[in-house]
This record gives sequence, C-alpha cells and structure tokens, in this order.
Amino acid sequence: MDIAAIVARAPVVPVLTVETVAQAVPLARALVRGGLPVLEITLRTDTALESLAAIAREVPEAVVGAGTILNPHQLGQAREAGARFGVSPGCSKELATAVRAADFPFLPGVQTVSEAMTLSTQGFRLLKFFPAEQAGGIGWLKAVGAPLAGLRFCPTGGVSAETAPAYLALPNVACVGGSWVAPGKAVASGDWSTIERLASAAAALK
Ligand SMILES: O=C(O)C(=O)C[C@H](O)[C@H](O)COP(=O)(O)O
Repeated sequence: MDIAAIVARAPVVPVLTVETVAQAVPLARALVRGGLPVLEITLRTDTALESLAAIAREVPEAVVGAGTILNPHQLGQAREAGARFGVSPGCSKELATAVRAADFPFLPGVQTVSEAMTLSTQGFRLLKFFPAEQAGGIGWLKAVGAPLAGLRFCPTGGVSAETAPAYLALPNVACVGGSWVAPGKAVASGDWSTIERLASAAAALK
C-alpha cells in the first residue's frame, strides 16, 4: 500500500505517545473498534518501538506506523519493529533520500511552500502539514490549494474534534492527525471505552 491508500482508510490518524508497552495493544484495539485502523506511534518514548512491534504482531486489523522519525537510523528502527508507514515532523535531505531508497510509505512534514515544493520534486505528493494550527491552519491550506495543485496534506498539530471537520472539508486535505482521540488520562487509566467513543466520533467525520 502506498501512503495515499493507507490514509484513505480513515479521516483521522491518531497520534499516539505510548508510555508503557502494556497499554499499546488495548489502546490499538480500542481505536480499531471505534473505526480508526491507521495508527501513528511517535518515537518519543523509550517504549515506542516495542509498543509498535506489539501492535504489529497482535492487532492485525491495525495499520501501524511510526511518527517523529527524524533521521535514517530511526527509519530503519521503525521498519524493523514492523511499521507499515512513517511520519516525520519536517524532512531533511538525508531522510528523504533514505525513504526513497527504501521505497517505504511515508508522510514527510512541511511548514512552508518551499519545503512542499522541494519534497514534491522528489516525488512526495502527500505531506504532513505541521504544526498545522500554529503554522497557519485552514487559511494556509486554502491559500496553497491553487499554487500547489498537485499536493495533498495531512494537517497535524493542534487539530481537535471541533476543528477537524473544517480541515477535512478542504479539497487538499486527505486526513488529519491528532492526539485528541487518545487523551493521556484515559490511556493511563485504561479507560478504553472512552477512547473507543472518541474514535467512533472521529471516524464518522468524513
Ligand atoms: O511527534 C511528532 O512527530 C509530531 O509531529 C507531533 C504531533 O503531530 C503532535 O504531537 C500532534 O499532537 P496534537 O497537537 O496534540 O494533536
């Protein structure tokens, strides 16, 4: 599957920061039950790779990827752990080259038109717009729609249940990413029914 086919599976990609491996599988199952099968585990905790591997192994209905990939080394680690796609907050030349060499489904991050143009010339047509709210939000996406006509975006960063519908209504938005579907408190207390309910609401958005 290429990255466009992966994100076409749901309007919202939960951005997950997993603190303990034991949380990973029940969290993934709750999100999948709610209708969000595409999951991004950020590589921001010591347990991220192990959590990703557990989901890949035990929740086959999920399409689990790695987020916060900053360099080729982390790209390799994510793939080894079983990630089916990768996401980065921005993109260096080295990372773009490694992604292309690996032919791996990837959502590179951009914040400016120039960054989007550079990645576009390297063959990336679907980009993460990060941090979406802080970098111009819906207004930015509307403004670049005509000049960057061949590109689509996954805005992430500050997107909420309230603002997601307006993002998803834009023709150049493929999906949105966000952490709101898995609040830290609900994850920590194992409140999977709350997470399933938030996921159902998010899955119904488009
Ligand atoms: O870790 C990364 O690679 C990131 O890009 C950061 C995430 O996109 C944000 O953590 C999204 O979180 P919210 O703004 O709470 O929805």
